Amino acid sequence: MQNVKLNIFPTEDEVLINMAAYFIETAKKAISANGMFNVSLSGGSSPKKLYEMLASSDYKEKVVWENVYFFFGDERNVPADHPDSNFLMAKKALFDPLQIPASQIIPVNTSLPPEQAAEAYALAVYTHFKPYNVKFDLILLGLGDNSHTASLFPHTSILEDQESTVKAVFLEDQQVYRISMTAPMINDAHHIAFLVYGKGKAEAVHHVLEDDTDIEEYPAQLIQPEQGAVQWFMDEAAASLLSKKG
Ligand SMILES: O=C1O[C@H](COP(=O)(O)O)[C@@H](O)[C@H](O)[C@H]1O
Repeated sequence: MQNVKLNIFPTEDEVLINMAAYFIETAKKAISANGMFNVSLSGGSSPKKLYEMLASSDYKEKVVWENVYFFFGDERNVPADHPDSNFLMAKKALFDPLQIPASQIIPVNTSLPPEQAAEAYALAVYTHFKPYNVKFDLILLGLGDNSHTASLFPHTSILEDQESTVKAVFLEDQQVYRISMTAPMINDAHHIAFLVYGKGKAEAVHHVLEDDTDIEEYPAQLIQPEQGAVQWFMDEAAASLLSKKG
């Protein structure tokens, strides 16, 4: 893949420390340039430790949180208090400890049917950025062991979507919906960063970064902005099957 910057560290802790530093630096630059930092969070299990680190006493003074607006790259179609909710994970790890007011958090409204929730989220994003172009300062992403990112899952119709910004995705194997930003929306961000650690991710990392392009099998290959490099923060375990590490 082109336009990729690999940041590989020996341990998970070092990945998290360096990812936190990148988050803080990106936030500072955005706030000093535009007075605000618009960040889209990833879900799943990997980012929880990053959010807890950012909210910890050693880190929390490093960002002017009053100027940060939080979005979600994807959400599971469950109530906001469900254990699978990406919002709930971020709330517990980041928003509650930092006492972020609701006015700075833009969650997906999963009380709506999935297609309506996607439309409503696209509108909420547009309304926030209006009258400017929708352009996130930072989109955080994870990587599933089946090479999905956000909820761009293998062999789903969202992969071909060039028109929408947010879409409902039906996962046949799990018989559930998710709501996700599309690849064009993600690729438009100023900065994009993957956080990936653990041996269990090594095959997916190898497929996405070094295999021939096969979007249907390895959807994270869709993340290729026209400008700038995609930052990959990984530990050596996740990067262990890469032939080139620089
Ligand atoms: O389902 C999801 O999975 C990916 C990867 O999560 P991880 O727990 O394997 O790190 C995540 O990026 C996405 O936001 C989430 O909804």
